[in-house]
Amino acid sequence: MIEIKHVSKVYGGTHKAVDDLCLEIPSGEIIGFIGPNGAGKTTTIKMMTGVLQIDEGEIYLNGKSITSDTLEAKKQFGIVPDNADIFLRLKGIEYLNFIADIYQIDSALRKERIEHYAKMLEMEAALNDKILSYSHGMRQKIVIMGVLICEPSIWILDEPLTGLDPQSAFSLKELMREHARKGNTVFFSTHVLETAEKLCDKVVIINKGKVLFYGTLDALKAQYQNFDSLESIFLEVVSHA
Ligand SMILES: Nc1ncnc2c1ncn2[C@@H]1O[C@H](COP(=O)(O)OP(=O)(O)OP(=O)(O)O)[C@@H](O)[C@H]1O
Repeated sequence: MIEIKHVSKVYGGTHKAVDDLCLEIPSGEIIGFIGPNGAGKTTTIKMMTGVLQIDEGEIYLNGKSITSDTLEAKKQFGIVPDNADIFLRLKGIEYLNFIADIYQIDSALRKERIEHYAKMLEMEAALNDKILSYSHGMRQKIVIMGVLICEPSIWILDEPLTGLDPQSAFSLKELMREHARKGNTVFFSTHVLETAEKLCDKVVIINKGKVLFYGTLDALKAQYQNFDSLESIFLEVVSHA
């Protein structure tokens, strides 16, 4: 479960990127975080994960405060950031072992999980190459594997499907569904409304740092019955920010 309580973030002293945001993301559901460019999605995710300091408010991950109980809070989640260009000088397998060491995953279990997810995401042949040599999609997949092998209860994913080939995108969506089915939390940002419609239990629509809608897509469609597509509903909702 993720609780975001009256959270704000100001850049440069004047630009309020996130404005008194309140959200309760339950366990057992996939929540899509949708909004136009510059809406405040990445800023919110960076505050949830302790990358950016929160100016006002508080965020709890499975009840642990990211501000005052940071280490315990960080043990609750895995993050796939919007930019997967990390640890470029490591080989894929070195990166995965590094992450597994941090999360204290024993060697037999990590071997089993690495083999399983490498096969699923078609990364077996690339594990002994440096991340520097990977394509954008492969970098994305090695970061996703780093999250999967540690099995944190909360997954936070910033546009995880961007750049993935259809087979890998399909596999990741199945993994997200399975993770939520087991009672875990999946929170991911996307620009692709069709993905949100097929995958999410609920969506959060954000613009100018404020939540404009939070609920099921059925509830959203019921509220905007006169609009004939999800795209037109989305444009109508964000126009009122
Ligand atoms: N480091 C920064 N310094 C100053 N302003 C920033 C910084 N990072 C983001 N912003 C501004 O804060 C606002 C929210 O940006 P953010 O990256 O959170 O949006 P986003 O919803 O993730 O957008 P996108 O969909 O384009 O990735 C934007 O107006 C952006 O220009």
